[in-house]
Amino acid sequence: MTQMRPTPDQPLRIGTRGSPLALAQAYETRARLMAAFDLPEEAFEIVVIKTTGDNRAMIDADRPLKEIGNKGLFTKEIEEAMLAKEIDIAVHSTKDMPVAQPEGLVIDCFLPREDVRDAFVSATVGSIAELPAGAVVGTSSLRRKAQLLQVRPDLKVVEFRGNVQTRLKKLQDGVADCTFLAMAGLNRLGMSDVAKSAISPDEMLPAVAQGAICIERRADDAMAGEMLAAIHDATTQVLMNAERSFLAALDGSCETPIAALAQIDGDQIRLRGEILRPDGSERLQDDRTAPVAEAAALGIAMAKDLLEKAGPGFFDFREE
Ligand SMILES: NCc1[nH]cc(CCC(=O)O)c1CC(=O)O
Repeated sequence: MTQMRPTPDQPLRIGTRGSPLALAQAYETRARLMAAFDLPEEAFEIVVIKTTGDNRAMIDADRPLKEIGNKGLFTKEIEEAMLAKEIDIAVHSTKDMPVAQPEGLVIDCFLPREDVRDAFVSATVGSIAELPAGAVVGTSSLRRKAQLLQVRPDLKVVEFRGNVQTRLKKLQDGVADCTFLAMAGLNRLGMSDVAKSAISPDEMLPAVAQGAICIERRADDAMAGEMLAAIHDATTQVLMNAERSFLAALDGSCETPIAALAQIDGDQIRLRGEILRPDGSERLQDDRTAPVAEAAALGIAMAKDLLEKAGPGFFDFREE
């Protein structure tokens, strides 16, 4: 079998968004591929693609993303470029990805998962418990908002969008008393010291797929498929099977507060999941274990039971 590999003349083109975190994730992917195939950096080309999400974010920085669109907003242009063969692979935060891919594209490569926890970030206090009554929290995550209001209905939540750097600047400017970021993103940016504390999943269950990088490719691109197989992490795949099937069965978009975390223990997989009313007034939780081979079925069964408990209208916004 002839092993086709990229060369400086015909590099493997890696598509990514242009934020510092997206670039860090693209560089990590490139480094893993270089190491796995003993290739020079020049055998890869990083192609930065501007997405609808990025453009709208600039035009309309204060409008909640949930009003503009949902998952897919940051990936459409990247996927179009891949189908047009302008790029070969695309590096994504799995957390931001729809569960199903467009015709002709597949996600069958996950990198080893980073820290799954949320970070508490504040200039003035050290943890959620220390926040004074009525403190202002900056977040645009419906999940984090609902989880916080569930335990601290006194808190005031303000919209906090943009990349990690933008949000930290807002915090510095005193727009909010604290914010929350994924530990994984801070670690990948070499900025973990920004976190005042990492929040236990018992206190704040992370988003589905938090901390996991996935790599998308054309389904018929054998060379990309072969190369990505060499850096794929099968354990992370199993975790994603459980969490993402849970999300899919809940029909989760960015518009619904959903959290889930799978963990493997020997040949068993434990899945914790929760759904919340957007105003945090109600939270439904589940926690169960199954054989690793049944990861996807576990997620689907949990979603079904939680939806049944929730009844219709659970995710609807209430007048405040
Ligand atoms: N929605 C934005 C987003 N998508 C992925 C990450 C962090 C990295 C990850 O969770 O893998 C972030 C920022 C954040 O939540 O702080």
